[in-house]
Amino acid sequence: MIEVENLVKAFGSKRAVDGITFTVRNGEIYGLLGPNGSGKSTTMKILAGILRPTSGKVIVENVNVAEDPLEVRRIVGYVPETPVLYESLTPVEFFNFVGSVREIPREELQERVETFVRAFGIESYLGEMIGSLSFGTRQKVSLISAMLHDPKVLILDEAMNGLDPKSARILRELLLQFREEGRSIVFSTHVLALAETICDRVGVIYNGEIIAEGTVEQLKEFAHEESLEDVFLKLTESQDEVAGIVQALKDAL
Ligand SMILES: Nc1ncnc2c1ncn2[C@@H]1O[C@H](COP(=O)(O)OP(=O)(O)OP(=O)(O)O)[C@@H](O)[C@H]1O
Repeated sequence: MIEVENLVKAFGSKRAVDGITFTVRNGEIYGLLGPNGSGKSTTMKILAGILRPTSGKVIVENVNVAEDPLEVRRIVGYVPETPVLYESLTPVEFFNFVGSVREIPREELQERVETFVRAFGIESYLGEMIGSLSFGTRQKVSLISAMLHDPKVLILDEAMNGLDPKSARILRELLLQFREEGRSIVFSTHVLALAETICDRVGVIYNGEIIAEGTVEQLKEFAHEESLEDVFLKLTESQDEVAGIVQALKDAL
């Protein structure tokens, strides 16, 4: 379970996250949706114990991230928006490195690596240097490395980025299984159709604040819109702007 209360993160005078409150229950996939620069990645880095909050409270599985970020990093599997990998290691070397840092018993590590490598179909890349891999394959390496220590909580920042349809389906099934097992998952995406199918609840973040929260159905009802995309555009005040831009394009082309 994740509890976020009045969380603020300031970079100088800029409040990237401006007092947000939400909870992610056990066995729940919570979608964090918002336009570029709205504060999603900043929030997720704080939940993962990577960035310190300026103020507010974040509790991950009963651990306060400000008090014990190292313990939070043990509990959480975090997939950053841009994979942070060692270019000159092979995936196998990288998984072994992650395994030793995370103190995963050797046999367990090997078993989990084999399972995920097979699931994402990257067997033939295991001996290549990470720096030479395609964007999607690097994303798979990043995903696998985040799941090796059997985390109770998953923080996935644009995790479907670069995945082909088969791998995206595999990841989706994995997440549904994790949910079934009672884990908490925070999931950011710009693909609203995906959020619509996978998230139990979503929070719409705009200028560092959560401006709406609920199930997709509740949000549609609240905004009197038919699709999550229309809800999103309405809430982020982009609907009229998009219509204007489309008209201008039509006139110009
Ligand atoms: N290290 C930093 N120093 C200064 N400003 C930052 C830093 N990290 C993020 N910001 C700013 O905080 C705001 C929120 O950024 P964040 O990366 O959280 O947005 P996001 O919702 O994840 O965006 P995107 O959808 O484009 O990934 C932006 O204005 C960004 O420029």
